[in-house]
Amino acid sequence: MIQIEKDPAKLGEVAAALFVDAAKAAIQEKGKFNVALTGGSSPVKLYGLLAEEQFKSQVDWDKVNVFWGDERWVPLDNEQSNAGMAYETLLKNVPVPEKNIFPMWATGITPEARAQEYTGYLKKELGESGVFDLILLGMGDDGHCASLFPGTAVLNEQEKWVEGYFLKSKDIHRITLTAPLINRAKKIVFFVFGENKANALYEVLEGERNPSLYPSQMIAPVNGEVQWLVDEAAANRLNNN
Ligand SMILES: O=C1O[C@H](COP(=O)(O)O)[C@@H](O)[C@H](O)[C@H]1O
Repeated sequence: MIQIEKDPAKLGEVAAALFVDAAKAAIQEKGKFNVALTGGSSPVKLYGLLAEEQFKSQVDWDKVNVFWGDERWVPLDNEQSNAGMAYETLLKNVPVPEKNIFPMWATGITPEARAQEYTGYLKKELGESGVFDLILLGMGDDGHCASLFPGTAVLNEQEKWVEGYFLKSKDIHRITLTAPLINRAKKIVFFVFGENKANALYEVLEGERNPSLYPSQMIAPVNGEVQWLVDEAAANRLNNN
């Protein structure tokens, strides 16, 4: 399903309501809510809204486990840190216990080893099924999502849940959930804002299948659903909406 709005702020409100609903449903069903956050600029509005009373008060934060879909391998106080941004905009403003927060970056360990360690945390909290209740994803203007970048070997990964690797094109290590794990989620929400994403969005949703060039094409939940929240600028090349 795709929802297109002129104003991306409106989509922040849609996403906040959706987050609250997913949290309530999961907590009612099994007593906890496992969510993977995204980084970049797109979720900033959502995180700010979730920290506001009207949304914050509707979530039982004690029962929320916060993971990430991907991370740039930098400390949390680095301006590039996805987790750092989420702390600043959301996590430090809501009563989620620190023990329920699982940043991907850690000191004194390689990204590759950290990916294995992170898999352990996921198995403990999600069980062997590996089903997230909600995964938030942004999409870059090259069609990447999480740290699934065009032409990278991680796109071929079938077994691992989490991968750490050096992303040559950006000269930085990345750590990311793999596509098979993402696709086990109950619900996946993409945020795509801005005219610079219009071409990639068209290719992902309406172009020929070529996931090694447009990795977001790999996202197709096995038993869940994917929702696209897109502003008009990003949607301007789409025909079928
Ligand atoms: O590098 C990344 O970029 C994507 C897209 O970011 P945006 O600024 O275009 O929203 C993001 O989803 C991902 O988490 C991040 O590591």
